[in-house]
Amino acid sequence: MSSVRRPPSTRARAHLPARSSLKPLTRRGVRRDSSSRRRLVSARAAQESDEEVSGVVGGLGKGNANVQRILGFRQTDGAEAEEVPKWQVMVQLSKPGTWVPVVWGVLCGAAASGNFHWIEGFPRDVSQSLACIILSGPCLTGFTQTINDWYDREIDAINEPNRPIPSGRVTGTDVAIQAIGLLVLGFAIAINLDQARGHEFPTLTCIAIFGTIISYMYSAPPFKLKANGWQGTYALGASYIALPWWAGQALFGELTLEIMLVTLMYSVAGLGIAIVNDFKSIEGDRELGLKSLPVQFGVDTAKYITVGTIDGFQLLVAAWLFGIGEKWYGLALLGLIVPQVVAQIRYFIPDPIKNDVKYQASAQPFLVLGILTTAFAVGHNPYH
Ligand SMILES: C/C(=C\COP(=O)(O)OP(=O)(O)O)CCC[C@H](C)CCC[C@H](C)CCCC(C)C
Repeated sequence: MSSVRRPPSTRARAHLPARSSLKPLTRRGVRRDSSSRRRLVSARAAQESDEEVSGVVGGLGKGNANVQRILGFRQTDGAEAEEVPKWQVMVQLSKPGTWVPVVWGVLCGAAASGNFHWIEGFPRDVSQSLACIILSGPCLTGFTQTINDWYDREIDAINEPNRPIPSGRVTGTDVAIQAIGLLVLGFAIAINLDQARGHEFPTLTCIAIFGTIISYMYSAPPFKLKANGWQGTYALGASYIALPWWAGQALFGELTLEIMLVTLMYSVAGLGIAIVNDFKSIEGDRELGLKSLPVQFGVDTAKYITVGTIDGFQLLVAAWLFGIGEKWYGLALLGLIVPQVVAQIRYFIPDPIKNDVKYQASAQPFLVLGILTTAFAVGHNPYH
């Protein structure tokens, strides 16, 4: 089975798209990301990553490989670049694979509103939630990914020349048309949804504006949040967990400050998940002066900080559920934390460098279900 570069598909199973993991390694096992996420991955880690994915990707047929490319989980090989139609390259640029967690977030928010009705609200509620999904996924996440690749184009030209922009298949004009088009469509949907729901205050439009500003600040100078490990990771976690939830909840119900804080708390658990991906690249991060948590504290301390963040903030949310009287949902959330702790004990704590992907694959589905459980609890609670 041929060894392949570690494509982003290693994280395809993950709820939160790890930002640096979306960049594949170069042949030499060197992954140099723009700004902060430049990292040299040790030869051993690179080889292990290759082995991890060779089983997943190596057996895929051409059709599946194409789907992976269009979803943004796999980069185009030099030879096939000529053959890929332009529309596919443009879709690839917007990385549809990264829309999934955002869609999930919107659904959680709709559930949390307690005001989404499949039957009585049909077809209005379903079509409005679909519109909100299009706003959050293809439009705003597509916009985010498109501009992110634009601002990464110089470093990508060195390390991943086959990406749509550095390969020359997508021009600056194409990027501008796609980014502006997605933004305009997104805002049109947000404004229409606010009007359709009779919102006195245009909550959805404000969330869309806020999301757009964060998207820009994440990728573009002078802010370039991604250049700062902590800020970038939290911005990513919060944007993928909290913002879509806010959108779904604001669409159908009321978004209170308390709910905003709870979802931001969940985002800290999301930050912990993102840190898991930093263990494999300690040597490179250290060499390039990047202060990831494992670099700052060493593997042993960092792994306990990571699990403490992931478990601690979920436990806080469970405690809050008990506090608002949703004890069954609180118990369900506790039940979903248990397999995550088991995966930490079995895989992550013994060897966070070797077992990061295995840990994410075993634990993340439970974290994601926990978010939905919390959403149902909020929807069920008469005071929220
Ligand atoms: C561009 C993002 C990740 C890519 O990061 P990285 O450059 O490290 O990886 P690549 O190598 O693959 O390029 C995601 C950035 C997310 C951003 C902080 C904000 C997202 C905004 C929301 C999607 C907007 C949702 C609004 C909605 C709910 C109304």
